Amino acid sequence: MINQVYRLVSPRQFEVTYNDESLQTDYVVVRPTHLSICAADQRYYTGTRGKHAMAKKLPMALIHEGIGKVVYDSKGEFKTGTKVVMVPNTPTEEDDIIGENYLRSSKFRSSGYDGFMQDYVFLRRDRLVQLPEDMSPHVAAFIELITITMHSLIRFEQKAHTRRDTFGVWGDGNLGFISSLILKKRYPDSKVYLFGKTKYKMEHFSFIDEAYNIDEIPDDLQIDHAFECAGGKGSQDAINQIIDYIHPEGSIAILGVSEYPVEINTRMILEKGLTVIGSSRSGRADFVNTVEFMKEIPEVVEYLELLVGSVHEVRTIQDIIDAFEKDLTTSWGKTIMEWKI
Ligand SMILES: NC(=O)C1=CN([C@@H]2O[C@H](COP(=O)(O)OP(=O)(O)OC[C@H]3O[C@@H](n4cnc5c(N)ncnc54)[C@H](OP(=O)(O)O)[C@@H]3O)[C@@H](O)[C@H]2O)C=CC1
Ligand SMILES: O=C(CO)[C@H](O)[C@H](O)COP(=O)(O)O
Ligand SMILES: [Zn+2]
Repeated sequence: MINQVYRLVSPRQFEVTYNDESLQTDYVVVRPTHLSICAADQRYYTGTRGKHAMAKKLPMALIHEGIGKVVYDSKGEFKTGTKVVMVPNTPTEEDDIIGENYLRSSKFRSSGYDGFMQDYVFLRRDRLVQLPEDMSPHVAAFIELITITMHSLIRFEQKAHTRRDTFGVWGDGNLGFISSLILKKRYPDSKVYLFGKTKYKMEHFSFIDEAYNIDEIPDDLQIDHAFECAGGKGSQDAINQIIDYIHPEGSIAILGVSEYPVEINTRMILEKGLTVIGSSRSGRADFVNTVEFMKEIPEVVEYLELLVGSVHEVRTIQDIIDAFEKDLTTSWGKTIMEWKI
């Protein structure tokens, strides 16, 4: 069959390509229904990802956050119409120590490999996780971003010391919201403090213990561990502020992606004996855990509804451009595309 793939060919320019795909394979065919734009997609769309990466990775279909419905499974394991979340990472080997999302051989969609902006996505059967029928599709569309926090928490739990009285989350955007929400749900007896820049954004975080503007943090405040969810230019200030306010021997989970190397206060990392945990992307197990977590605590899904920023019906390439442009001018929440192209 011929599949239409909507690829970014240069900043702000998409083109359709036609791929001939066979149905006589073990792949499960999924029709995407709801896609969500990640900051990483925006770096490609706007061309801020850096010349080298743009030249190496384009043309490429964007989007690695999305859900869909199964339209064909040659083995019949997935019934037609089953709602699924798609796992963007595709490992090509197994390793006893290194996680699938850290293996350099893995293929990650919308980072060098075609993402979900296609009429149909052909996925290995272990790259799908079934969703409950009644889960909000607008929230489910960004499950991949929720798996990022779940994955970083698992790494944190393996590596950090066990005093968890106070957590600090830096970043008053999407990932900061998800991380502070999940921290509060997983550690209800711990204090979760948010450190952000904008009052109206911080007002969305009703479930946390305290929100601080990064320019007005009390001198005597201390935290046991921190999650950096700022990214970009802000990650340097955020990481250095964390180093200032964290107790000795605390752990800092770094999640924010920066296009340029950032300067951090290594002297104090040494003096305080801090553990810095880098965390990127996620794997199948994180998707399974995240879907289970959302099923067990429906209140989490209700809070996450607050992150649905704008919803766009996409029927044409111009609609895709409109959604990406709108996302750039929206200061709060995720941009969801109802995929009807
Ligand atoms: N590790 C991973 O696998 C993943 C990483 N990411 C990355 O995480 C980062 C955040 O993504 P997302 O939440 O969607 O982006 P957002 O833009 O929604 O959130 C970032 C927030 O941090 C705020 N901020 C900037 N500087 C600081 C600071 N010094 N202290 C506290 N807050 C600050 C920003 O404010 P303002 O806008 O006003 O500057 C913004 O509100 C991005 O770099 C993204 O690429 C995303 C997905 C997966
Ligand atoms: O968003 C992400 C995962 O959800 C990652 O940050 C993203 O995959 C990084 O990739 P790239 O190198 O292409 O920016
Ligand atoms: Zn992403």
